[in-house]
Amino acid sequence: MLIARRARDVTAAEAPLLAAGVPLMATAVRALGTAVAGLLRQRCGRVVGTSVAVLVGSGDNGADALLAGAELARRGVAVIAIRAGSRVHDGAARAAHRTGITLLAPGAAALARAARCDVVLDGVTGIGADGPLRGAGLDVVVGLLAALEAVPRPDRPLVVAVDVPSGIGVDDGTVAGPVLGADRTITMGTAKPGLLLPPAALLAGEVDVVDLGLDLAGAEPAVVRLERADVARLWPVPGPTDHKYTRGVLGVVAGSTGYPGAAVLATSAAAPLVGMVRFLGPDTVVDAVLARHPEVVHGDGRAQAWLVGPGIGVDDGERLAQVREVLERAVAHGLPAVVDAGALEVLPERVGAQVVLTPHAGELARLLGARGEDVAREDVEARPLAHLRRAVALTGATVLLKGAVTLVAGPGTAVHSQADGTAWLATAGAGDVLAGVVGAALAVRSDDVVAEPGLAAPLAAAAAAVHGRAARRASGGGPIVAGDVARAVAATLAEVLRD
Ligand SMILES: NC(=O)C1=CN([C@@H]2O[C@H](COP(=O)(O)OP(=O)(O)OC[C@H]3O[C@@H](n4cnc5c(N)ncnc54)[C@H](OP(=O)(O)O)[C@@H]3O)[C@@H](O)[C@H]2O)[C@@H](O)CC1
Ligand SMILES: Nc1ncnc2c1ncn2[C@@H]1O[C@H](COP(=O)(O)OP(=O)(O)O)[C@@H](O)[C@H]1O
Ligand SMILES: [K+]
Repeated sequence: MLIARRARDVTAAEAPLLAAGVPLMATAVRALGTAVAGLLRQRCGRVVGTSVAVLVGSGDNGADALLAGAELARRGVAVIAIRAGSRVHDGAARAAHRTGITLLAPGAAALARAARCDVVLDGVTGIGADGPLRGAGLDVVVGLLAALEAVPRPDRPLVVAVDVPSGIGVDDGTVAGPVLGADRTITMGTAKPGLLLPPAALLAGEVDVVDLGLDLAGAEPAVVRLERADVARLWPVPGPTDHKYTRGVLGVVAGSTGYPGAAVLATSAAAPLVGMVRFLGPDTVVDAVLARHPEVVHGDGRAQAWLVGPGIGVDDGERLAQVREVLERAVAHGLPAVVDAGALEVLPERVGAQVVLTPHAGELARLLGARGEDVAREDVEARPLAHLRRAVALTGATVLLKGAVTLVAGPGTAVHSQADGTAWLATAGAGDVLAGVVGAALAVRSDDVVAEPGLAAPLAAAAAAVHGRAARRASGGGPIVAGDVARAVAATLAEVLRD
């Protein structure tokens, strides 16, 4: 599991080691040098004779970057260093000088040179920053972003962020000013919340954590991300005494004459993962579902979890009446349920954490609006975690907020952040597939969720992980339709569960 801790917790964990004389910065610098050398080898086929530009801020983040630059210079890399703060760490400046690196003033000429290097190392600010970039750091980042515009995309340098992309909200993932987006972030000691929370997470690229030996056991995880083994631990495997009812039945109310496909997609994704899917819908939708999945059972009855809403519009009164009835029944029995799309309109005033809402940013804004909050989609996109938390507080539900990075939290649970998919997943119907997978995850662990409703959040995050991985598998780097993702779900789960 990737665990992000807040800046103050990292600083507190560093303190005793620094007091004991443990050379944390040397470890950070070695890891940075190795990572950049690896990237240079990947990009250029060699390290000697390549070029790196280092952006050097006032604090230890700038020192990390400059010392890594000095190490790379000793390995035959042509390194330029550009001042991006009011001062430069003494020891790092001396080490750089000894390797022949001179610190350049942040003028247009230096930034144009940086924009033509093989790698740019962003050491403007790290966890000691307060607020968005200002002063020399801001000028350098704005100037470099402009200089990069003049370079054809394939020739632009790879950007490596030291600890965090400078200027992001380290603890809250906000982006309140210019930030140089990174291809990779080499982060020290532990991940930071801003590396996992959108929108900042979208500027961090791949995240590598450098082990500094920090004791973080007492630091509350701010955000967590499930990895393959975590998903495998959460997902049950049927045993020899299981039958379809013990594995779990998912009841689905989805699709309408306008959107029959959503029902097909949601049931396609769920059917292989559960003991049985039972389906409620108008005849034409039932026909479409059964044509693709004869194993789906038509009609009402007992289920271990319910999925309501995919393909049902916010003004489809007739379908919403059925959704309301099923949802009220599920809530009254304390059963897990997934509430998606139009069904969010008929969510009871208060529900428990076993009910998982799956809005995208627009739907979350609408949900909050219906509860008296004046929120636009853009507000949710700018501060997704704050709005997700608000929705949890107002409804009592577990909320899964869909996006390039998907966030999940319930009342009192850890915040989960999953980014397992690909941008090719931004395609109509992908959300219906996700709803099917979340419903299945709740159905197969229904008893556990009823006993411990807080489990709905990690299960929904695990479902998002399976969905994202299925998209990647189906895509292989190219275009996909949502049906491809649904068809890849079963094989993806098999791969996740394989040791
Ligand atoms: N401690 C350790 O052993 C280890 C620490 N490590 C590393 O240290 C980093 C933390 O270092 P840090 O504490 O020196 O803070 P840091 O992020 O470099 O910036 C602070 C300076 O930046 C400035 N500044 C502030 N806000 C700004 C803004 N908005 N916009 C622009 N500038 C701004 C301000 O200076 P001034 O304004 O005076 O110019 C301030 O002094 C950490 O991220 C990791 O990389 C690793 O090597 C592991 C071992
Ligand atoms: N850029 C992206 N990168 C990765 N995943 C994405 C991206 N955009 C959307 N997704 C995922 O695709 C799905 C889209 O769901 P949704 O917005 O409900 O679409 P639809 O209503 O068409 O099914 C969600 O699971 C979301 O996380
Ligand atoms: K940085």
